[in-house]
Amino acid sequence: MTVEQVSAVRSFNGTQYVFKHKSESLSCEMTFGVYVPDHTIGEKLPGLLYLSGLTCTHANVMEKGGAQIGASKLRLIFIHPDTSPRGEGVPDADRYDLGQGAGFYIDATRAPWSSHFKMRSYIESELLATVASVVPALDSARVGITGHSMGGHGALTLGLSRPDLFRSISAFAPISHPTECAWGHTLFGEYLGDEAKEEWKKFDAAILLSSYSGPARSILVDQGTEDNFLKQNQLQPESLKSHRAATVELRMQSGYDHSYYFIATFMYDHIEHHHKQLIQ
Ligand SMILES: N[C@@H](CCC(=O)N[C@@H](CSC=O)C(=O)NCC(=O)O)C(=O)O
Repeated sequence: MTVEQVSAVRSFNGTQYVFKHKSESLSCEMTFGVYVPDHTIGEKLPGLLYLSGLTCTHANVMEKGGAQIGASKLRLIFIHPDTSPRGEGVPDADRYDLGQGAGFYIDATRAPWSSHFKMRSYIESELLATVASVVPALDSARVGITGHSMGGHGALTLGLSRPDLFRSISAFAPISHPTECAWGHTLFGEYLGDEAKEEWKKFDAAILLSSYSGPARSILVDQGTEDNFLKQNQLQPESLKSHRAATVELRMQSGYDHSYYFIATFMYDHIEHHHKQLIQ
């Protein structure tokens, strides 16, 4: 596995790295960022994987999310990959919510997307091992997952379906019930097919919650009340109901929109939420 360091910058008594590598799952070069608090040789730290939303690269949260200060204070490695395969030969569309920048954290089964769009496999099988190869301080047995919007959908669905990989879950303004919103219809229709509606349900957080029977999970969700996508019915956070072992704390944050100003405001709370569960 060859992983190339693109940059390393000091930040809050730690280092903000960017790396790139050739992804086998996605058949293209991928970039990811990792913030690593200072630590002693041999020390192991928990990790928090942040999945970004539509149009984002690894850089949006790195530059605007304000995660470094909290990750440094609570000594947690913050991992933030790109949102889709990219580059020449990777299919794309003339709209921001499909194709490059819109991987939706699922594995596409339909052409032309199925040649590269395997973001679920990338996150589940490739990313954490790749990060651990260059950041040996990462304790892969203690990793939480969070994300924003499309990435909030990714965090909830991956966290609920792979409790063996992710020990804590949270989300910022997630797409909570994609089988019932316009973004979900477009993306599932293109990547999985309109005829595969049973398959869609495996990637819908509201549906996964209603049948969750894994280890106990206490999930934090923040949602701004002035979020345009909330008003367009794309997010539907009220569909996230606590069920058996999974409890959801939904905090409606008055006056906040969908932007990184909202995310940065509540980033520390989310890092603290994961830290509490990952140090147990
Ligand atoms: N450009 C689009 C809006 C795209 C957008 O708002 N993307 C959000 C995530 S939305 C759900 O996944 C985002 O995080 N943008 C990056 C940022 O830095 O703000 C439009 O024209 O509406």
